[in-house]
Amino acid sequence: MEKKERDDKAHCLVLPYPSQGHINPMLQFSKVLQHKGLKITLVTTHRFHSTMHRSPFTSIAFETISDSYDEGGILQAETTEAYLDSFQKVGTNTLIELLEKLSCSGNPVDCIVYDAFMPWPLDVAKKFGIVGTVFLTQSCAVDNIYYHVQQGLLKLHLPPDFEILLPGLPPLQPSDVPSFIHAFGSYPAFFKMVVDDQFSNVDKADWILCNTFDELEEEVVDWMAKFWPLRTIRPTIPSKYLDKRREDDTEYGFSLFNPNTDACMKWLNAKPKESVAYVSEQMEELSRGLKRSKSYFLWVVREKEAAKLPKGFVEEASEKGFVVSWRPQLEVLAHEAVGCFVTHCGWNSTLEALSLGVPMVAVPQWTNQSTNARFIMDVWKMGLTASADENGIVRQEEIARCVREILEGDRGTEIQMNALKWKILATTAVDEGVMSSSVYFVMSSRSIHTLDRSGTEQAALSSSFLNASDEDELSKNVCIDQEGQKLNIFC
Ligand SMILES: O=c1ccn([C@@H]2O[C@H](COP(=O)(O)OP(=O)(O)O[C@H]3O[C@H](CO)[C@@H](O)[C@H](O)[C@H]3O)[C@@H](O)[C@H]2O)c(=O)[nH]1
Repeated sequence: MEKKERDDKAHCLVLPYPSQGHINPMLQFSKVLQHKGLKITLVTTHRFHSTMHRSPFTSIAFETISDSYDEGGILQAETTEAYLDSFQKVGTNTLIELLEKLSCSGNPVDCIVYDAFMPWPLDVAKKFGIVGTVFLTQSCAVDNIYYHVQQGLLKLHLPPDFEILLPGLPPLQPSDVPSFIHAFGSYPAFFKMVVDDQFSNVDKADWILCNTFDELEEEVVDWMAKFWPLRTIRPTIPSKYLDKRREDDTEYGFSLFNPNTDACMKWLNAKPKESVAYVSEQMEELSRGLKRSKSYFLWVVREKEAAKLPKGFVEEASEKGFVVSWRPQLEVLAHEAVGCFVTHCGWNSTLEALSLGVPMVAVPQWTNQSTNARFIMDVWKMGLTASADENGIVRQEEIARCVREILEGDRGTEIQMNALKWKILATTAVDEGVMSSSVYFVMSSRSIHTLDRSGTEQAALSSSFLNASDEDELSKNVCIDQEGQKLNIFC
């Protein structure tokens, strides 16, 4: 094939592991890189690409490689091990073919940003002499735990009351660490992926990016940055929900399921402020717990899980609850009627709730979720963990208690104040420049407006607040509520 001239923009391939929770942050990060002038191509598997719903607003270029299960993806594979092995072999070959094709068509690649769950693209990057950057999709705390296990510095099979002391982290119990560690042996393929493989060649990567922001995990980020070329990438949330600086950045843009119609937003619009629990997990006790809490609830239940709901539940609960199979989550979390988020504590959901200031009821299931839950409740103080009983089941009474406590109880007020703090910190983390030059004021506990010092943004709303504040207050990052009261968040 004849080689074409290349254009002058650096070209970066971004390779997420093919699942929604990995595509979302890496696609969002791709948009940031593109906005900064890089040429981006997002690469996913044939199967994943053919089943995704792509927003017409997504301007990122897509290419595909093969995991050899082009019809059914991981569900077609006999075992998770078989899938991961095949993805490594066939993925490597098809990635090489893709790099050659792009080079011949005048789009040579300068850098590969690859998901740490699949470490093999680094070998391909080295073979082609291009920059290899690993993207850690989970929290820095969780990465630190896995890294210590991989290095043999944290033992498996610890007694339940053992105190785990790791640099940069608060003391942890064995039940706080990811299930692949505390229930070692139950998920061998995933253990290999997140412990052995994820860190197998990390020392050879040119850069290590972590899907977190400094303020959220300061100590552990500082510690890991001492021996790794580590950078945090700030919250990967579309601009519409944080700094509102980019009008075209309103959604992630690539989703596995077809979003439900607007019936869900219509339902939310008719509910009072902060009265609804938004739920993204599914199980019988949860359904009874929600009913028992007597709160409004909006519940995402996947079609394949709907059969697990108690018979007649949807009809019986229809006065208080609304059940949908998929909905762009950010849109729901940003709605003023939503007062708390009952979540399985996936890292993206956790970051989204933190960034949008929505208190959480943590109901962790497996993998990294128990660690995220521990941080949500005890470190960021942004929610409550619904505790499991001696059989490991989170009972309906406990779920109802947590939902009520957050929506109506005294601790709910304290948690909401912390939620507000995290929303502001996430917004400021998106753009370093904002922090020193802006003042934030709060129209309600969920709606924060950013002004520059001249008050030009939101001018009509701003003048009274700016008048009420002296120059000293402006120079700190004060937060002022609707009555002009300082909330002392940054002072
Ligand atoms: O109805 C829905 C449900 C989810 N989402 C989005 O889908 C993503 C889900 O990601 P996450 O919260 O991380 O959950 P999982 O998809 O379950 O993520 C898996 O991958 C994550 C990253 O490795 C881990 O942190 C989780 O534990 C693991 O379950 C988020 O961006 C949500 O906004 C929607 O838009 N609509």
